[in-house]
Amino acid sequence: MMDEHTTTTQAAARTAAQAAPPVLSLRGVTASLGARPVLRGIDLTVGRGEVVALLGANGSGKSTTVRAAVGQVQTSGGELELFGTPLRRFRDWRRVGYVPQRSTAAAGVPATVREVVASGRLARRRLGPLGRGDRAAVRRALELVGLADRARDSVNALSGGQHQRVLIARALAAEPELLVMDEPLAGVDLLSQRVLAEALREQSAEGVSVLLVLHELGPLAPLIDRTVVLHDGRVERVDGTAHLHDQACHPHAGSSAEPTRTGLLT
Ligand SMILES: Nc1ncnc2c1ncn2[C@@H]1O[C@H](COP(=O)(O)OP(=O)(O)OP(=O)(O)O)[C@@H](O)[C@H]1O
Repeated sequence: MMDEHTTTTQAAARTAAQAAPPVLSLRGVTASLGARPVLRGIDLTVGRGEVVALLGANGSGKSTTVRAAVGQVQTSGGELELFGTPLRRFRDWRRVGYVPQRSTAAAGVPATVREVVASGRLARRRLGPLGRGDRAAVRRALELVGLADRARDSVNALSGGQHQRVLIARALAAEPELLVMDEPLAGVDLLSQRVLAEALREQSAEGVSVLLVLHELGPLAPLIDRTVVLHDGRVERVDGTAHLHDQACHPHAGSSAEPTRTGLLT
């Protein structure tokens, strides 16, 4: 029979272990789309406050990985946890902000920039008038992406880059702890890229964790803690910050260098 001391020690150890589980953890995750196995055993961890970039050739499984992470693609094997909770039991979706691959969901709708961004608050609340906290979060999200002065404009009047900024602001308005973005810089003008890099830097400084699908690191390079390169549904290599300095703009340039190969990425 356990004495009181043992029980207390075990409880303390359990509490410590639970204190900071990774924000996102995939272990041996597999998934198929139709009959095609697309994820063939993905290991990936995003720690609290970390910024992780997913890289890899077209079709390597980057989008499918992040869609699995946000519960939009059903996995067929492995373990996937959000904030230490298995995906099948995870309900706290307001903690996760997801910006899908270039989407025009809001275009063509007679909505203003502010209305689209405010819809991001629906992750936290029921439909209805915005409260003071909601309004402040929407204002802050618009400021973060540099669109505060366009709040009343129709989203249809925006450029592609500005449109993407609106979609990112919509995710930020929910004040997520984990931000997942699929190719946020694709087709985005240079000014918007810089604004987004700055917005991400601020989010990261506040402790928000970020998982990004990218084709190249570009202006986001200084923010990234780790890159994970996928190949054919598996993790091919992982690089930490030191290695990144050598190849800030050429994520694939160092493939002949000594790679960090790992099964479980922690
Ligand atoms: N709905 C689908 N049904 C069947 N196969 C699919 C489906 N969606 C994607 N695939 C295939 O799954 C593989 C992985 O796709 P995924 O979009 O995850 O790759 P990716 O690395 O994000 O590529 P890209 O950089 O082109 O976006 C690709 O070969 C793709 O053709």
